Amino acid sequence: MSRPIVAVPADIREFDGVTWHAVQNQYIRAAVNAADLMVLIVPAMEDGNDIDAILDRVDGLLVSGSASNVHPSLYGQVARESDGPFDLARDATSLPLIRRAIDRAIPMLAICRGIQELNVALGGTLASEIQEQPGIWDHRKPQNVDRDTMYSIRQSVFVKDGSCLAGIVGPGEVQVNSLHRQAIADTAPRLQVEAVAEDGTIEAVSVIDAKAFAVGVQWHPEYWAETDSPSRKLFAAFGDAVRDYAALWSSCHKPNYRLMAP
Ligand SMILES: N[C@@H](CCC(=O)NCCCC(=O)O)C(=O)O
Repeated sequence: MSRPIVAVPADIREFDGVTWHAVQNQYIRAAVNAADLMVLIVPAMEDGNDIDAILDRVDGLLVSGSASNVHPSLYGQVARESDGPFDLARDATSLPLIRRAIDRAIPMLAICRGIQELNVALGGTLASEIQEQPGIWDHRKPQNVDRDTMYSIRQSVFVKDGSCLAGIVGPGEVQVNSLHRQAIADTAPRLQVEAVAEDGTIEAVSVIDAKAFAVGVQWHPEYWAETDSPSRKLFAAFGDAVRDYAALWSSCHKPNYRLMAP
């Protein structure tokens, strides 16, 4: 069987005076080398997305991190200048893909911005500049350092016993990296918290009653996915879930969801 394919929604980036649809190589490298998958980059479009057309052709969804923030209007708040940078096209592509992948039992791993999009997509809210809150650490990426240092493993998270994540990396303390200034505030009703930092910041969730792998993490397992054990285990579990989905549908035609009731 050929390698299953995961969709990765792109960011909109501007350089050389041109608008690009971009995904950082670390996500692609982790999907290919640690999960043994192929990747299809999905362009970020503010409108005109045909979500089922995309999901009909892939076996999983990998939602990457990004320096941009989910627009506050998507979780009922007024956007302040300090809440940016924004990427409306990414929001308009990622959130429907997340909702529909859950509906269709397509395996999904959401990372950093991805867990925030997952929470907002299912009705939750986000907190900004969390380091300014009393008792909350500075989870932001270190500045003026090389990328290995920026993504260095430097924080403990505590995986809840009996959680989906505990079944992958084990319960208890796990060492991870941290590069974010937002975090889940109100947890969406369909999400269960799977790991927290020592300061209480939500670090991982899973979708309650999901029919497939549906996990979000606030840290970046993709960066060290080939060398760090918890990172590699998470990507291997995601890869296995995607292969199971692909095997299920390879033996029978995928239903055409566009013909089914919305
Ligand atoms: N913007 C959100 C999500 C953070 C995130 O995805 N970080 C990845 C950093 C990528 C980079 O800057 O290279 C937040 O800040 O919480």
